[in-house]
Amino acid sequence: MQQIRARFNLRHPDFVLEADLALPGRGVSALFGHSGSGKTSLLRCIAGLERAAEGFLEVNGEVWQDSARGHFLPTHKRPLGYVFQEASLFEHLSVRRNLEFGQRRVPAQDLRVELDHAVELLGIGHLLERMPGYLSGGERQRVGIARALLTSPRLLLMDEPLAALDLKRKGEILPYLERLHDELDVPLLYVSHSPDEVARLADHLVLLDNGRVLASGPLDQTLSRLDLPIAQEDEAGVVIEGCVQGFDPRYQLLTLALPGSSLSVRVAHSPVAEGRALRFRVLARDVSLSLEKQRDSSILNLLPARVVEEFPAANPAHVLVRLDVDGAPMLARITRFSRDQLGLYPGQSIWAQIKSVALLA
Ligand SMILES: Nc1ncnc2c1ncn2[C@@H]1O[C@H](COP(=O)(O)OP(=O)(O)OP(=O)(O)O)[C@@H](O)[C@H]1O
Repeated sequence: MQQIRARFNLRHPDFVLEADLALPGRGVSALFGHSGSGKTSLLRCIAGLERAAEGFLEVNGEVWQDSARGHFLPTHKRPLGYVFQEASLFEHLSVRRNLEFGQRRVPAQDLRVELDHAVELLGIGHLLERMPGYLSGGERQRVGIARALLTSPRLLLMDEPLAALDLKRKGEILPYLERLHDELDVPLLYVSHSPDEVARLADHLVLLDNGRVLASGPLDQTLSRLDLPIAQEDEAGVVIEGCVQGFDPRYQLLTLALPGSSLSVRVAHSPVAEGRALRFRVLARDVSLSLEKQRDSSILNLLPARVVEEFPAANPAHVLVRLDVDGAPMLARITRFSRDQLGLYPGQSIWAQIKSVALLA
């Protein structure tokens, strides 16, 4: 089975990491948590840079570490690519030579990624003859990622690869990361502080807190849990993968079908090819509820939903409500006053009014 099993017990003088994770063996798993929660420590354990007293790591059927059997594959023997906040390129070598250097380390029979493919995936064809000193921060990162890919890794680790970039550069590089997600068969563990990056890239979400795993599960399910601290954040909300159903040129509106549902949402956007999967994000604070379908409202998206449960919000004036929208989970943050006015109860049929849908593309 395609899976990553990672179990570590790492002790530092003032910090203990205790993690026991089963992650999907493909796609992007995001490690998310506050500063000091242990994200980098976990990544370092996986890379073998940190040797946990007790540790077990299996990547898609290959055991890289098993302390119970005294087995520990050193970092240089682990087929992984590690991308840090800032790419450390060889400054005296051109971009092309930097990339070839990554590739040379791999025995011919293990080569899985061609130079041309990596160059094309990261859009760095025009930079090949440049020296690293003449690259922007975003270009450097793309070269660093391509170099990591060219080592033909069976696992990619990225530790806040966009953290050192400004917003504009982040926006430039995210589409390339999305392409990796769509086109590469290498599982990626992605450390990030940014809910936006997680929403765009992750399939699976691991929440770390003080060295412990608070939650680990598919992105949509984990984001819609009300018992986790992320539900209390101002940016709390769900990510849904919709399928483009049509485009209305008159109103410039794109229609996206909810997964496995006859329901859809409309969003102001330029045309996108029918059938394409697109993620969108709906924040809890942008969803309000009503008993009747409001016909005299400017709100574009009114969807029939069922109340699943409610949970107190950190702000005592509010409650969080989890909804089921024909199979898709959604959150609403409403006032307790409105909750009482509506007389909400689990199982109730209700209308969700979505004030804003953010396309993540
Ligand atoms: N070699 C070490 N010796 C002692 N303590 C350490 C060591 N490495 C990390 N720590 C401590 O472990 C804790 C977790 O650090 P870690 O870097 O894993 O967190 P993080 O979630 O990645 O944080 P950030 O988001 O700020 O990078 C911190 O309190 C840190 O001080």
